[in-house]
Amino acid sequence: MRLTRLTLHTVRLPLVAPFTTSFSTQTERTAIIFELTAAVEGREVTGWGECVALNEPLYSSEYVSGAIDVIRRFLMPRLDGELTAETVGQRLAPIVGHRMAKAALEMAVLDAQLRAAGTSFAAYLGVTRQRIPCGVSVGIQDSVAALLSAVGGYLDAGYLRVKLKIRPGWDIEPVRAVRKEFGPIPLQVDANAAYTLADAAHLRLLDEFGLLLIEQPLAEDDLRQHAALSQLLTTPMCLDESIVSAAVAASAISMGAAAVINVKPGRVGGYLEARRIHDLARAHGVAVWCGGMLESGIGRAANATLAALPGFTLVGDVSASDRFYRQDITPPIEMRGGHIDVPREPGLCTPPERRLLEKFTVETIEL
Ligand SMILES: CC(=O)N[C@@H](Cc1ccc2ccccc2c1)C(=O)O
Ligand SMILES: [Mg+2]
Repeated sequence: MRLTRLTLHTVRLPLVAPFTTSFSTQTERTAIIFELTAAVEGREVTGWGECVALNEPLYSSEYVSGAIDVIRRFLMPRLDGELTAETVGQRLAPIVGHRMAKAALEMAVLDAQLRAAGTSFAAYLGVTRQRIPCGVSVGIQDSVAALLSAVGGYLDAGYLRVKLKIRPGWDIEPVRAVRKEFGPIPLQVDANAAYTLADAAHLRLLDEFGLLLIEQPLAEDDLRQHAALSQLLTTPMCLDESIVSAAVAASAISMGAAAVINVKPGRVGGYLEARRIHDLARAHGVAVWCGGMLESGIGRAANATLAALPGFTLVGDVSASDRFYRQDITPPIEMRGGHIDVPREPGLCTPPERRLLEKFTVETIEL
């Protein structure tokens, strides 16, 4: 196919409640929605993608306006002429980093390619599961009582696994309280890199709670320290921010820095790299699960399909749309019986509704 036009819609979606992690409190999600127009054998097709970079470089070094700049100046110019989704990564490889921007471009090309072929992402990946189990990520709350109320609400809604955000000063006590209140529910924690190896003795206190895993306790660029820490804990070590490619995943696995990997297509440069990480981990007997970046229904639908691959044996953070949004730009993705159906329509997602896309768009750029 040949790309003919790319429209970047910057959308701002209000969150149903403030979402506090060790790195920020967010009350809305700014994201870039990619609307790609391409020519396939003389026909015009549309592809949708979503860049998961935050408004500020707080989760990783990428951020919305930086992604728009690198796409305009350095990535789009490399996507001229005939190309396929499977060759986008190679075309963009000379540009260092900017994985979330690259991922969104590859995603839009893949969506256009699948729509043109009338193929679902599920068929393209060869997933056989019809639905995926849903976990929920629970932010840091103002009090333990508020946390217990939030967790109770999510359990009542049917979520099958609870993940608690932690940071120094909000870790042992909230986990103990959730264990005391809800018993042996599937439970894990995510520190978003808030600790150092000097906190090892403190983090060992988490071992008494029988957690499924501890996610990214240390800095994203330190595999060695995670390997050292994993020797000191019985709780399995899971990495998120650190795993930016299949190559880094291979290093993390071989160093014993990750017993489990949180796979996020945006963080690793796209859904095709995410599949490569899935395949690598599976070959090593390392479990993966699908993380979340508060995606709109575009990324959320694609993640639901990715999470149906056989190596995604742990419940992920693919929650229903209403976990974060009262209204989405696509029809809401709903959870029934703790599960989300794997989409079977052509493409990666249900396209956004034009009036909702316009309602939440704060900036439109034509490239
Ligand atoms: C579901 C979950 O916990 N996601 C990330 C953290 C994260 C990711 C992207 C975000 C975008 C806007 C506001 C907060 C965000 C938090 C994580 O697993 O570490
Ligand atoms: Mg995480």
